Amino acid sequence: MKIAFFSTKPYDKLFFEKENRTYGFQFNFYETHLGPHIVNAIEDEKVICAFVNDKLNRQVIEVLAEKGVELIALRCAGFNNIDLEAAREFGIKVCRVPAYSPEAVAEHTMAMLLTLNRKTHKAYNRVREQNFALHGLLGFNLYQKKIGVIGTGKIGKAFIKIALGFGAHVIAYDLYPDPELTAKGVDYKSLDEVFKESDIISLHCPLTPENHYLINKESLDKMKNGVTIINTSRGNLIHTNDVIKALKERKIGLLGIDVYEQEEKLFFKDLSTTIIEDETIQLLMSYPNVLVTAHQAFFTTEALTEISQRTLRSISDLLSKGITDEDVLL
Ligand SMILES: NC(=O)c1ccc[n+]([C@@H]2O[C@H](COP(=O)([O-])OP(=O)(O)OC[C@H]3O[C@@H](n4cnc5c(N)ncnc54)[C@H](O)[C@@H]3O)[C@@H](O)[C@H]2O)c1
Repeated sequence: MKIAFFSTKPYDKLFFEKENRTYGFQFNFYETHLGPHIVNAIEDEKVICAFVNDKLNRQVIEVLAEKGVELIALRCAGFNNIDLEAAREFGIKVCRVPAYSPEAVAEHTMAMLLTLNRKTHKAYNRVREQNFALHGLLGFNLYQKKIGVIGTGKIGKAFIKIALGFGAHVIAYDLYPDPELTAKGVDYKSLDEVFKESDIISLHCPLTPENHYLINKESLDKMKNGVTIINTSRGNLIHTNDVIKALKERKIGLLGIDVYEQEEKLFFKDLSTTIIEDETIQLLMSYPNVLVTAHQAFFTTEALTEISQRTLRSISDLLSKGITDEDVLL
């Protein structure tokens, strides 16, 4: 049985080939992302394995169905990049990896917060030039700061545990508050209260039509001056131009983004010899109080092992037994 992988990187091959010793599937690896430009390249593959920036819109799904594709296996948690209605209509099954080391993303979130705050990235370069001065490196304690977490599912919860370890006061907003977190001292509040009261805001909700551009001019106006915002969830939760304006006005003190609205044109690629035409990201990257990482929060050995194990297990189970469990979207 053949599986076509899109947006493939060397590390995907490494981890999936290792796990495939159990299954013996045939893999076709495509480096390009999946979209209308490449969909016709599919030949006799019954399964498509896609990642976060592959575009699985109606047009693509229709061609996949015509070519006899039976299953789309997303090797990620988020599923905002697939038209599930179209997949249902064309009878294609869809699965994903709902949880793969939420700690990986949570730990990267804290790494971004600490880097921005304690400026270890600047200190690293500075001491290499024998500059041992401290001016410009002033940070603040996380101890007793108010950290607002939006979305307290698997990743939000893992991040909250870390934040509580720092002695921060965690307030949170979720459509479904978690009593286990309330018992640990987390205060669930309205979204507006989280915006108004937080020193630091960390986004851990999925991207949905309801929360598209959650961080925009209106919500930024409600926030404290100098607020820190970290987004390791999805780029479209943030209205980038509103955020740039808020950075210029000093409304946002620190910004950390592992995800970006236009990331599919940039992230996961080595563009070091290219002129990048996206002026928005260029502007963001030029600010000293902004840290951009290229969707790497998930990138640990543990997470890649779980992703490859669960994806291949779901493919095998779905095709042989038609099982339904939490990995299955359709
Ligand atoms: N940067 C990365 O490498 C990376 C890796 C994995 C996941 N992610 C992102 O992290 C997100 C969260 O992952 P998870 O595993 O914690 O998901 P999850 O489903 O376990 O938790 C999501 C939580 O968000 C809540 N929620 C949904 N809509 C909301 C809204 N409008 N406002 C507030 N809360 C809302 C849900 O009730 C749930 O508790 C994913 O959807 C994905 O976008 C990023």
